Amino acid sequence: MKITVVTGNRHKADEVASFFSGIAEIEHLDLDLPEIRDENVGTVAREKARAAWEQIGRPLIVDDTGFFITALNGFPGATAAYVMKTIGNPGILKLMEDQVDRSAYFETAIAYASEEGIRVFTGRIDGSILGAPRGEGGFGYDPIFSYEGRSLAEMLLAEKSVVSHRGRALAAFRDWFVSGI
Ligand SMILES: O=P(O)(O)OP(=O)(O)OP(=O)(O)OC[C@H]1O[C@@H](n2cnc3c(O)ncnc32)[C@H](O)[C@@H]1O
Repeated sequence: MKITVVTGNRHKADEVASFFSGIAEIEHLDLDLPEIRDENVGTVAREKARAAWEQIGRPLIVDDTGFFITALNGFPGATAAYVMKTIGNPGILKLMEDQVDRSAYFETAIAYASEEGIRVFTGRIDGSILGAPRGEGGFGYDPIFSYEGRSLAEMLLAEKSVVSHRGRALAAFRDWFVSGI
């Protein structure tokens, strides 16, 4: 069984591939997909999956991830990719300089499209924003997000996958997927 991961983000594809080793063959494909604007990662992922299915018509998954900071009223939320490209982690740390409430969370929706339609699985991780980046691993906001005393960038990929938003969404998908094989 082969599943195509449709994403422009190589790190996401790597995390999915490592999660499925031994269960399914994962292929990475970067398609130019229209991304709708919506606060709900599940809605965005479902629409991306529908568009990707129309283009390639074989089993695929897409991932949409949001990053929500409580003190900033949920910013950057669904605009996490744009904010990473523009102000990045230094900009977020600056916005958070005097904030006492450091809580934040990631939420990922994994949408799986096949002949039978589209299924969406979500996962979330709650943690806090550090004062300065830590760690060399991971990607995106990982160096500034702390979970139980370590930044996500200080974890090995396998460790991150056990606790992360993406790992939890993928675990829910995997449980459903293997029950149908
Ligand atoms: O092609 P797609 O799959 O859409 O790739 P993308 O990188 O644009 O993905 P998103 O729209 O889901 O954007 C979420 C942003 O949040 C960041 N991000 C996503 N997953 C993350 C993770 O596990 N750890 C840290 N940052 C993450 C990363 O910078 C992304 O650009």
